[in-house]
Amino acid sequence: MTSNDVTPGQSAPQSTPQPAGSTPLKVAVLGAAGRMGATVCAAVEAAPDMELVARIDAGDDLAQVAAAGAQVAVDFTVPSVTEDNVHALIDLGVHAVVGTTGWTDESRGRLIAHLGRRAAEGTSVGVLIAPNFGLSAVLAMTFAAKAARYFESAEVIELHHPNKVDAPSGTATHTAHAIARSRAAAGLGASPDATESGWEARGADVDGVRVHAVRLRGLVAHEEILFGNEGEQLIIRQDSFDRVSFMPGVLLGIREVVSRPGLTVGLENVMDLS
Ligand SMILES: NC(=O)c1ccc[n+]([C@@H]2O[C@H](COP(=O)([O-])OP(=O)(O)OC[C@H]3O[C@@H](n4cnc5c(N)ncnc54)[C@H](O)[C@@H]3O)[C@@H](O)[C@H]2O)c1
Ligand SMILES: O=C(O)C1=N[C@H](C(=O)O)CCC1
Repeated sequence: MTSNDVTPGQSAPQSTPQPAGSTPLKVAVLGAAGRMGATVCAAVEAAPDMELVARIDAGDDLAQVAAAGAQVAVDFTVPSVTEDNVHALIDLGVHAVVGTTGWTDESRGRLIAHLGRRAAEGTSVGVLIAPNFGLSAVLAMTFAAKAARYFESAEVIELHHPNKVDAPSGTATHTAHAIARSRAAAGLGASPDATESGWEARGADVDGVRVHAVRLRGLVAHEEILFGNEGEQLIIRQDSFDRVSFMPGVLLGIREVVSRPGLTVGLENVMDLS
């Protein structure tokens, strides 16, 4: 799932000015009344190479997406509905960029099967699911995956606004899985831990990595990845102070998904960081 689509030397996802005479990409937003959805609507409206054609929220008919001529739909809804939304978008022949969390191995498996069935029938669309579109978060996860094999201990702390409905965050789960894969590939066992009681204070076990979730008024989205060895420590930290920080990644995903049939998981693949 790698690509070379990011220009060498380009340091961050860039907005693409619309070449004279080209047709803007038609975009629908699902969850348009939400915190992220509203921010995405504004970003799409401001992008010279895109046109916002539909704002969809709870209770709206998804057929409006196709009726409006959308080529790409962006889903920032809630974990309980995102899978059904994406299956419906595939059936409509609309590419999907998905920021909503809650995806599991099982739901991704069902999605891959659904994409395969529709592709066999001649409807080939792309789906990009990214637990975090923030450049700082994508880089933090990438650095953490690289660092993981060099440290005996690894734990993750994610910190979010208190209106968030799921825990641990999709970003922390994605990070923990990447750390676990690196540790396993390096032949590392479990992080040392002599805990005998009070396990509820030790966070969630995600693939053998302890993940701690903080919910605090004033926060937006933040993550710390802690690594330890005898006599040394590495902490990788990223902070999204404002939801606008996710927009360059979302716009990049919209531009890229149309030429990536099938499922891509993680913006790191689109940014050639994997
Ligand atoms: N990937 C990322 O970079 C990133 C960044 C921020 C948030 N998120 C995730 O995005 C999701 C949304 O976050 P938020 O803070 O915007 O939440 P929110 O609660 O502010 O917005 C969700 C919106 O979805 C709407 N909705 C519910 N069911 C729907 C349906 N069936 N069809 C259409 N709309 C529906 C709700 O009415 C609401 O307006 C969460 O899962 C969050 O974790 C991801
Ligand atoms: O605000 C949220 O909710 C966020 N959710 C994502 C996650 O669960 O990782 C990304 C950051 C913001």
